[in-house]
Amino acid sequence: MSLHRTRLIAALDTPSYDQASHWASELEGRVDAIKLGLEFTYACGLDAVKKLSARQELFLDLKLHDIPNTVASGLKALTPIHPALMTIHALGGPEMISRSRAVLEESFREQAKRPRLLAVTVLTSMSEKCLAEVGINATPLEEVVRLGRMAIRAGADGLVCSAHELVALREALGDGPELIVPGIRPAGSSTDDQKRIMTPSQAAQAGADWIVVGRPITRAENPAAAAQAIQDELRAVTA
Ligand SMILES: O=c1ccn([C@@H]2O[C@H](COP(=O)(O)O)[C@@H](O)[C@H]2O)c(=O)[nH]1
Repeated sequence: MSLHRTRLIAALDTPSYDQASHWASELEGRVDAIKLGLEFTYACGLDAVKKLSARQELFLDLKLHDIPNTVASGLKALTPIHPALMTIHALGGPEMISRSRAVLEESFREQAKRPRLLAVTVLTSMSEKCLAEVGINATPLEEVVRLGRMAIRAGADGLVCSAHELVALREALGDGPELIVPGIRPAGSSTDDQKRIMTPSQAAQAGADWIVVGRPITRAENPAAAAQAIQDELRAVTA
């Protein structure tokens, strides 16, 4: 039994403002936050991101990855949107991460209002074979823990990882870092392009702070019911 409540983020991946807005309204009160990423932001623009997130907590998942100055300046330009959570790639290295953290701290006098900086470790769509294909000869678990240690030391508030790495990350880093987990598939749903997956209840039991669920909600016949079923599954773990 666990007292930790795992919260649910719905990934609204679509190029259509109307579609995302419809999902956001349907899911209001059923999810704990919405995630907008590359597809929505490139198609609809930052004003649309701000408008859509006016009523719900926002995870802005743009996974910035560039030289430290460019990433820090990019994050600064995004601060008027005021997301709760923002992502950069851990592979950008410690200077990129520490400068990103510094720019967020400078931009928000009240630290409680500062967006939390998340470092993406190894994408949940990557397997050990895929890591080898990009020249990384380690298991996803080894690589996530290695990148996770570096990213938290450099100033990230939390990490994006798969549910398979949660226990090892908690052992390595303690309870401090916020752990955000995509690659979630309710039992029986299509895996799509995800490789390192778990069900909502398995991820909650392993200690996820947040799970991110996209297609199993947005492609469901009834997205609100799909989100509610996931919340019920999460609540059963903490009951
Ligand atoms: O490692 C990562 C990092 C981010 N994501 C994002 O989460 C959602 C997952 O969507 P599903 O439809 O539930 O697969 C998506 O927006 C990704 O960009 C991830 O999957 N893995």
